[in-house]
Amino acid sequence: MAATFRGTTPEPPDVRPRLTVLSGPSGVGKSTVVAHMRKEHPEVWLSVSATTRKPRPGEQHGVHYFFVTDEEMDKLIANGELLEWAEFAGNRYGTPRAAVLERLENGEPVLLEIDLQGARQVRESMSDAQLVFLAPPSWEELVRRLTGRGTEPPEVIERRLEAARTELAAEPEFDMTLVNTSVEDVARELLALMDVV
Ligand SMILES: Nc1nc2c(ncn2[C@@H]2O[C@H](COP(=O)(O)OP(=O)(O)O)[C@@H](O)[C@H]2O)c(=O)[nH]1
Ligand SMILES: Nc1ncnc2c1ncn2[C@@H]1O[C@H](COP(=O)(O)OP(=O)(O)O)[C@@H](O)[C@H]1O
Repeated sequence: MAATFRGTTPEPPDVRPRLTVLSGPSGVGKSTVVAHMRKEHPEVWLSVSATTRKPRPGEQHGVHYFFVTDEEMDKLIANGELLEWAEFAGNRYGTPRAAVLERLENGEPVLLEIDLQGARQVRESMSDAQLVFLAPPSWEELVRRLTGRGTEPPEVIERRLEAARTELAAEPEFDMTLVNTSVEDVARELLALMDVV
């Protein structure tokens, strides 16, 4: 404790910004909510993951993801450059470690949008992280959103829905759940959880 805080002087509150993890099944609306949040609060820093998935139309390297080859992903993992990584529906995804730690050290709030396996790894390695689960209003609505997005062929949608069953069952592992009925409401609640507003 610093020498200036002696006697009955209360300890300063822990103002260290926390790492926030947003997880939830594919198609629940994670990207939509985060984009809405960052439109009004561009200061919220979202980690850009590395992935072996191929870009969707409109996705840009270094903005939405770092699109890497299998070999490049092997190297990132072997060199310990990822804070966490996981295989999801046939592709690998991982969070570059250095950028996250740098932001936290600078006192900036940090947001990770990652899958359940990644959230579990962060829980292990960074005990003060807060884990937020984004849930759909119903299973039918999740199917509607994932199908309606129109970015994946039917067999990929099937695979993602299979993963979704496991992810929905893991909801109690999270610190809190937000139900994505209204994008605006969820974005506001998430900002409050991150102490941004
Ligand atoms: N563990 C982990 N999961 C990630 C990472 N980046 C993205 N994901 C998750 O991988 C899953 C698939 O992502 P994506 O292919 O972009 O599909 P979408 O989330 O349905 O648009 C989602 O659950 C993402 O949150 C990462 O760095 N690590
Ligand atoms: N609250 C909501 N109400 C209705 N549709 C939504 C809502 N949130 C997201 N969507 C739609 O659902 C689809 C999937 O959203 P997306 O953000 O891509 O999900 P994720 O990033 O979780 O995979 C998109 O077409 C998006 O416009």
